[in-house]
Amino acid sequence: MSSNLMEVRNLTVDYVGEDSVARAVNGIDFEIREGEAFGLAGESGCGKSTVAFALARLTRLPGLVTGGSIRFKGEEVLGFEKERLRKYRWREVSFVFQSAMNALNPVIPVSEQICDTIWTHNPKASAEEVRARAVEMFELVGIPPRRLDDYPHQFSGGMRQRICIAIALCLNPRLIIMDEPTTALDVVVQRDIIEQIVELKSRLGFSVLFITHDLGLMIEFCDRIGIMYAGELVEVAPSAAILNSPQHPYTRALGNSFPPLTGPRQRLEGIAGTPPAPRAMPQGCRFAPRCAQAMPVCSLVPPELKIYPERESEAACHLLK
Ligand SMILES: Nc1ncnc2c1ncn2[C@@H]1O[C@H](COP(=O)(O)OP(=O)(O)OP(=O)(O)O)[C@@H](O)[C@H]1O
Repeated sequence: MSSNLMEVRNLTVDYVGEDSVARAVNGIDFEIREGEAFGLAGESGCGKSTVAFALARLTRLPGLVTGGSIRFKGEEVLGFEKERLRKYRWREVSFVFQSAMNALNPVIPVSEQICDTIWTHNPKASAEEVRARAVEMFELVGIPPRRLDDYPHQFSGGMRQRICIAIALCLNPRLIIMDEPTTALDVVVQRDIIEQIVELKSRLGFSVLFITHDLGLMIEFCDRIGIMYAGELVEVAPSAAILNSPQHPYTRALGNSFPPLTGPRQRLEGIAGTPPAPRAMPQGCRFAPRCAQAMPVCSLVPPELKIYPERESEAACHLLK
C-alpha cells in the first residue's frame, strides 16, 4: 500500500461570529496517499471548501482552525512559520479553484504570469530557463506555446482554466487541491480537462484532492472518496465501493440523487429534507433526522468513524456491525 502524503487528524474549523461560533468542520480524520486522487463529496455547505482552505493554510477570518493536525510528509503544517509556509504553498501543495481562471490578471500577458510564479520560487533561474519552463507547461496542458504571450481574454474559459492548471503544476508540487476546478465550464470541456489531469497525474506522480458536486465525475476520477455530511466524514472508501456497495445511508442517498454513469436512465430520488444549520446540530448522528433507517440510538449517540478492513473502508453509522 502506498504511503501517506498528508494526514489530517481531528481537524476542526470554526466560523466565529460576534456572539456565536459555527463549527463548519467537526474533528475529521483522513489521509491522502502518494500519487492518489482523493475526493471529498457532499451536499452544499457540508464543509468541503473549508477543509480545502485549511489544508492549504488559507483559512481567513471569520474562519479559524481551532483544533487538530495536518501533517504533510510528517511535518505539522499548522505549525509552519512564514518562510516554511511560502515553500509549502505552490512548491509542495498548489491549488486550482473554481474562480481561478478569473484570477488571471487581464492586463498582463499570460507568459508573465506563469514566469512570475516560477521566478518567485526560483530567483536564481535565468530568463531563458524560466521561459523554457513556461513553454514546457503550456505544452503539458495542451496549449500551443506560440500563444504564451497572449492576454487572458484571448483564451476560452477552458483554456484559461488549463493555464491555471499549468501555473499550479509549474513548480512540480506533490499535491494539487482542486475545488470545483471545472464547474464553470461546459460538460465536454470539463471532461477533457479532467482526463488531462488524470493523465498528468499518472505521468508526474502528484496527488490530488478533488472537490466537486458531480459525484459521477468524482467516482470516475478518484481512487478514494470521503463523503462529508454537516461538517463530518460519514464514509471513506475506494471509489468502486462508494459506487457499488455504499455503507452509509447518506452515501446511498447521495448516490441515488445522481444519474448513473452507465446503463438505463433511472428516476432520481434526491434526499428529503435539508442538512442541519451549523448552529443547530442534532445531538446524535447528524444525518438521523433525514435517515429512513434511523433507530432510537441514532438521535442520542454520535456514531464514530470505524474502520472496516475487509472492505478497505471507514464508515460512521450505528446500523453497521
Ligand atoms: N466566511 C464564512 N462565514 C461564516 N460561515 C461560513 C463562511 N464560509 C463558509 N461558512 C459556513 O461553513 C459551512 C461549510 O461551508 P463550505 O463552503 O466549506 O461548504 P461546501 O461543502 O464547500 O459547500 P459548497 O459545495 O456550496 O461550496 C457552511 O455552513 C457555510 O455556511
